[in-house]
Amino acid sequence: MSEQLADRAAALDAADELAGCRKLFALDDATVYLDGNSLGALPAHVPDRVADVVRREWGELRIRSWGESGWWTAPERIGDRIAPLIGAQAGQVVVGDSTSVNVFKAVVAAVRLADPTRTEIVVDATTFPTDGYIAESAARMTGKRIVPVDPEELTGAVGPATAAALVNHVDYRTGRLHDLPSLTAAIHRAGALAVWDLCHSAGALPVGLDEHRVDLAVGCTYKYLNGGPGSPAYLYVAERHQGAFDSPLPGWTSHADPFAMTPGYRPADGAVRGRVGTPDILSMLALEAALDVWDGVSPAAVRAKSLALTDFFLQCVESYVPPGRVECLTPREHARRGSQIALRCEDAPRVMSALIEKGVVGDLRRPDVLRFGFTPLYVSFADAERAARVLSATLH
Ligand SMILES: Cc1ncc(COP(=O)(O)O)c(C=O)c1O
Ligand SMILES: Nc1c(O)cccc1C(=O)C[C@H](N)C(=O)O
Repeated sequence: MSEQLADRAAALDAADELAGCRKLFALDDATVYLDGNSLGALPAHVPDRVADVVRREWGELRIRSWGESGWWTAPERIGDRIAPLIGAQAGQVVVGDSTSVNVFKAVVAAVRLADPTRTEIVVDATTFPTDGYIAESAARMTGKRIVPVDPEELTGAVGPATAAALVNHVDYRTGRLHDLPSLTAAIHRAGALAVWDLCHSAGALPVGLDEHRVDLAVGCTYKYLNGGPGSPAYLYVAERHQGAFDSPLPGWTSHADPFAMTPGYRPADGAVRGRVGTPDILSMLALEAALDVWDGVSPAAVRAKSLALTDFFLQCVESYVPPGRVECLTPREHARRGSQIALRCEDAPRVMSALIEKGVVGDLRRPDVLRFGFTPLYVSFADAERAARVLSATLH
């Protein structure tokens, strides 16, 4: 059986139109890296670019680099590089701050854009914790009430009291994909604003923010966008909302004339309005370089490979692993699956440590979930087969 699946993996790799992307990353064949949904791998050309930023732009040009090296405009320039990956026209995405900070900006701004008589903020009950914590604080500050709702029940839960809904596009734990077009439409029918967290979908599948008329969105860049540890996040504000977007963090770099340094705040137009303070240039320019790996790659091709990889991994797990030893938490239907496979397993902490020891790097979400992230730009079908084979050996 394992020979047949290994042959099948070789055939799938030979036919893979994205196979050539792997060499763009600093990866070694000894390791199967299935943790790109936590920290994406390093694109091989990034260290030289970062060295140039440090030595020449900072070391030699110093303060001149804000203008001459394009530092000042980096947040919107890099936002425009991310925009096509999330289905947004240029001018609506700004890069900076952490995802958590952008969740705060987006939720408070959504409440301020909504009908003020509405009293509730609906929050994905299965959310990655930071979104829930921040939304709770945003609700207290704006005098609203949090209503936690499973995204699968959201359509019936939003109504005339809903000001805004904050939903994760893909569940960080189970890999369940939530139906962004239909949920956004339901939120709009209720007269509320839709705020999406794209951390686990951007770079793994098409998002279609403009097409589906999403109001606001946030996402990190260190997972499928490979920006590096702690690389800055992004904020999308649909063009139709930009004029009324009222940031709860109106720092000086979002001012219409920041160097006037006047006491009165006057917001800039466009995506700039989502900025707060001085951009974190070293991380930001590492991210900008990392985005080069997307040149000529379409999100549709990435999605097709992601589904093929996760299908194949599940097929290998089913063939190799003794029945009943793991339970797949990730939906089988393609329409409900992101780019990871989550397996529940009784002795998950021991199993994940043993897997990492044997060169198969996934991660553990306590108490009992083994997570395997499939980054289509650098994970191969041979990797998927090997991961399942090593998992099986670890479980026996
Ligand atoms: C859905 C989601 N939102 C937010 C975050 C993290 O936010 P931050 O970038 O502020 O650490 C993560 C992962 O860390 C996440 O998975
Ligand atoms: N952002 C992380 C970090 O700084 C350290 C360790 C892990 C992370 C993560 O991204 C966790 C991730 N959001 C998750 O889905 O679990």
